[in-house]
Amino acid sequence: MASTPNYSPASPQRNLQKSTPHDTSHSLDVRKQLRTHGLLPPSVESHALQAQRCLKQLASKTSPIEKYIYLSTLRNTNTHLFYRVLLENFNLTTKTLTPVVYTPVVGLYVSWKDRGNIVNVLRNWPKPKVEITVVTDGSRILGLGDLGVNGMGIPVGKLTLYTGCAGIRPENTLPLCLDLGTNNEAFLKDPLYLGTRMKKVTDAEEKEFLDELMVALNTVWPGIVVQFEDFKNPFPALERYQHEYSCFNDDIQGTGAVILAGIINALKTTGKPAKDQRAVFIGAGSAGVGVAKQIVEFFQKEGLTEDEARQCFWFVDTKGLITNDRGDKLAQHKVYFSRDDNDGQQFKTLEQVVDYVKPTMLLGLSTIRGVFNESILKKMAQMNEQPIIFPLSNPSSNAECSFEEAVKHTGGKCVFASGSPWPPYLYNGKVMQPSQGNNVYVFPGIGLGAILSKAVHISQEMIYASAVALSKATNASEINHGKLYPDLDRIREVSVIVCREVIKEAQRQGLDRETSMRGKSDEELDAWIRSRMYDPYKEHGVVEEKVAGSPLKKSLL
Ligand SMILES: NC(=O)C1=CN([C@@H]2O[C@H](COP(=O)(O)OP(=O)(O)OC[C@H]3O[C@@H](n4cnc5c(N)ncnc54)[C@H](O)[C@@H]3O)[C@@H](O)[C@H]2O)C=CC1
Ligand SMILES: CC(=O)C(=O)O
Ligand SMILES: [Mg+2]
Repeated sequence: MASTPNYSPASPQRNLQKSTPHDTSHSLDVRKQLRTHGLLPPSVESHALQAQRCLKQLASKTSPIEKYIYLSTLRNTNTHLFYRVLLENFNLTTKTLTPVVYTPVVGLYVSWKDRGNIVNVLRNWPKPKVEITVVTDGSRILGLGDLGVNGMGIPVGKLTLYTGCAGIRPENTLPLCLDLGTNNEAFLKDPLYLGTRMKKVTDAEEKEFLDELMVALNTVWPGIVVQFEDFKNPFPALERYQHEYSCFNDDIQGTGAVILAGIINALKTTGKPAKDQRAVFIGAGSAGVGVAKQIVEFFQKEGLTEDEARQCFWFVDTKGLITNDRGDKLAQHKVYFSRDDNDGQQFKTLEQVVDYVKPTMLLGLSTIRGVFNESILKKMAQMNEQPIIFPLSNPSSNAECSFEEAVKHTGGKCVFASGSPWPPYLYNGKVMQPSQGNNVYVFPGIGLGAILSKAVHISQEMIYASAVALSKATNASEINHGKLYPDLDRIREVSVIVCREVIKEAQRQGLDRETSMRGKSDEELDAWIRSRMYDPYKEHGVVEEKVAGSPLKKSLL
């Protein structure tokens, strides 16, 4: 059986030299060692002061592209400072930095023409040790459609968050973009498009390519964790590989887990049991179906049979309510939720479906901005004391409704979570706080759990455990403030909890190859997980000083 390389933090000295040769926080001794003495201004700065300057400089950049260039440069020239700024400002970053770092830089491209030779292309990656990769073919990037190789920003952004949220060492991550063609006509005609100018390969060709890729990845980096991201139709690959490799699909399983956690907390808020729920989904793609299947599992644990649980869901796609007798051939992944109790009636619009079903919850994973319109939201508020409204499509320009729209049109009654962040909204003299249901709450902990436990594969039970862990990680104060998820400022703490529960489930099922942690208490596991996490504060060993207006931080955990 293949073994995973040991996870051990690299020496601070190596990191000093590799990532931060010109760092104003270096002491005189370090500057002498690195021969940078004299090349830097004389003052030795604290990390806090450096971070303050960064934020000031960032604020002075007016356009997103300027902010992006500034942060990319910072990440390349002073990695540890970049991650400290990211982590210390996580709430701010959901509005400013995260959208910026969730965008392109560089990684590895593997093309259709590389088949037969993929293993050698992987060997060109300049870093020796890779523990995790995020791989996309760019065919469905967020709600923005087929971006071909311009989708590289997503693996880069997700892996940045792996480091920020779960402390996976940045040099051990591999952003991977597959160049399998694109059906984006504008790109095919654009001389500046950087991918191969050909139509997307067929499903059978994609399968052949992915089969070779999975073998190659595990040959070069045995036991590597693979996160599939933003593929147009990711169901077949997940089915093929999930029991064979340490891999998961973030859009189906990560999103499913995060939204299940939000729904568990939303049902606690409304007090309505699973058996009384009627859920209408718009968007029956990887995310929509992934989320609903995860909730079906929860409803079963709440006492419903699988069939009773499945019957709580109605799906709307581009042709209307999905039914058995609609007259079109349904894609395989839609069949499970297709209705057979519609008495021959067909419903074309979301509003007709809402009138017909009288849902308790409305979830959007459709990429259609504004489809939760005023009329629909008002109806949800008339039908429910506390309607659950989850417009989950990303980015915000594709959201089914904004927080402000949801609050205004439900008269402040909605229990709300969105995929992208919205600002708080002042309604009837009260500041209403939105929740953000984004898979960033779980994928870092799932990935770290799989790395540390050296999981043979990532089971559905491990994914489910991440959802329950996240729902429990939301504390009483957050729930009292109407939140369904923990504050993002606590994301590292949350990732530890998610990681711990993923590891415990791997242990329970005997999927852990790292067996030395079996039988340990939660506290022991948490301490072990923390000790393995990259901590930008510890890397330099420079003593922090308190700087006015900024918190003193020596270590993240
Ligand atoms: N909040 C989160 O953490 C996550 C959010 N998402 C978001 O969910 C959205 C969908 O993602 P996927 O399911 O992976 O995409 P997908 O392409 O697999 O599915 C999109 C679905 O929307 C449906 N749709 C498109 N136009 C429609 C219309 N006018 N009326 C009704 N249905 C329509 C399509 O038929 C398809 O079923 C994206 O915006 C993505 O960013 C995805 C993953 C995580
Ligand atoms: C968040 C995410 O994974 C998506 O929108 O696809
Ligand atoms: Mg995604």
